[in-house]
Amino acid sequence: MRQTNRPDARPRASHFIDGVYVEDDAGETIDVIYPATGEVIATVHAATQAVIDRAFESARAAQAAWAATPPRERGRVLTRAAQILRERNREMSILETMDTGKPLQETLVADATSGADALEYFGGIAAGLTGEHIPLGEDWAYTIREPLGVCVGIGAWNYPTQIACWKAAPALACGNAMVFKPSETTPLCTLKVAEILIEAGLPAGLFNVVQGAGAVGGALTTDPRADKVSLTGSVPTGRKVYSAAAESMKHVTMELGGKSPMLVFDDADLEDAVGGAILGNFYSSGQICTNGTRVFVQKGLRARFVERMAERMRDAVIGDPLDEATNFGPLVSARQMEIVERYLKIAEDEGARRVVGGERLDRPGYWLTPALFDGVTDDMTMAREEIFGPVLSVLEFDDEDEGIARANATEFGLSAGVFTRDIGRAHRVIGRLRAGTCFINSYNDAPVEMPFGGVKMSGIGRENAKAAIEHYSQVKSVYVRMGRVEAPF
Ligand SMILES: NC(=O)C1=CN([C@@H]2O[C@H](COP(=O)(O)OP(=O)(O)OC[C@H]3O[C@@H](n4cnc5c(N)ncnc54)[C@H](O)[C@@H]3O)[C@@H](O)[C@H]2O)C=CC1
Repeated sequence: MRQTNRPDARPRASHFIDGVYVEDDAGETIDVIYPATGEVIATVHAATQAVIDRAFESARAAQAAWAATPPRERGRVLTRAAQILRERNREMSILETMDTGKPLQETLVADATSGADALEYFGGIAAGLTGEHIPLGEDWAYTIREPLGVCVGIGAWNYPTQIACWKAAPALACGNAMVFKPSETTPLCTLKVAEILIEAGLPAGLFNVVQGAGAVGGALTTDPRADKVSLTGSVPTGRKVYSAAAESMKHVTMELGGKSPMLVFDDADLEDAVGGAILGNFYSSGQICTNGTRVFVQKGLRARFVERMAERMRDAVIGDPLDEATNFGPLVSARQMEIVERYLKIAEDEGARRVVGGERLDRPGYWLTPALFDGVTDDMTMAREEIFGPVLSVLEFDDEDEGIARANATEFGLSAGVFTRDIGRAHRVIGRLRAGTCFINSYNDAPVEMPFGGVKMSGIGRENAKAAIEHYSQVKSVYVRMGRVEAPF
């Protein structure tokens, strides 16, 4: 495979605390691996308790003054950070590609740009985050929207820049500080986000980055100096974090996994439905939480859908992720590739028909070709468990009621999509699907103006849009008596 020259990805130090890079070699060493080649491109150290202490102390110290800063000024800092992030989009995207292996073609449009959108959005609404006046006859009440304090953010490895910004932007707009731990698999980009926020004028201590795996995440979650934990990760981790946070009644946002359905009706536009399923299964090599990995196709269209999908999959350009012509990259790690390969084997053992793909490429790095399976049934493992890789399952259905019932028969509820030309059916079906983030004749759009999150095991709370404000602030109610106090004695 041809290799584009890569810049030096090594960060100045592992952590970013109180406005500066911080190192503590005593922490466990974490190698950062470029998924396209398997090479170690940087090394960071997991946070020690001393580093965690510094992060919380500086966050607590900075937060009170930030909460007292006029919201308009807080918003201005975020807007400026959005601008810088956009100006550095290419540099950030190259780093994100090296961190995750995702093709530059994707990172240029879906990572730092989405992070900038979030900073811009929450920067814009910061000044409008007010309480309300409640008339009570002669008396009245009012509410004050207050920050929570210090919020912990814990990220997954698939969208490191986006996840950091989606959490930091609403947290900071509401007057909180944040201590953020990126995934140990992708520790690089969040440090750049921290640098940019400082450059934009964010006071030191309000966005601190500490590195580490589950043990550090666990320490952050249970720390009494944290008021909230927002996790993007898998359901098993979500269970642990949610219950650990409950011990001290911390606020939580849980953005977890899914096994989302896509319903393609006979009357759908075939090209759009196939395109939606490509976006919902193969973008980011299938490593997207909202992916519509159970593609239910109505009986009359199934054969043509499978045929056309297989044809279009031949156009995947698999290669050097830093080459902008590449549109399909490697999986993020050896571990993720092994997980996906295990699911591929189970799929065949259980009788699913592999139409195309799912082959390991003979080259360094973590390469699997996108896989299409037909004849998948609801009881198969591949239709029940989140694979988090480029594996599309086609399931056949007869009518609307049956399709909806089968789509809902899962413990997850992150996303759902419907493809049909019948507008009445589109809204009717979406109304009955149990999922937090839905799509009609589209898939996987995530504009920051639209609330994002799941139901059932897929999560609690919402990111983005005005909905996120509820999860990064709390309401203080104040009753005001205008007359005398009448007491019984
Ligand atoms: N709903 C959403 O917005 C998204 C959900 N995801 C989900 O994330 C998963 C893939 O990402 P991974 O990084 O493999 O998930 P993961 O659950 O293994 O790790 C997520 C983060 O949690 C940390 N962590 C692990 N154990 C912890 C513990 N006991 N306490 C605190 N933190 C802990 C990890 O270090 C990492 O930073 C998939 O299930 C995917 O569906 C991924 C992206 C978006």
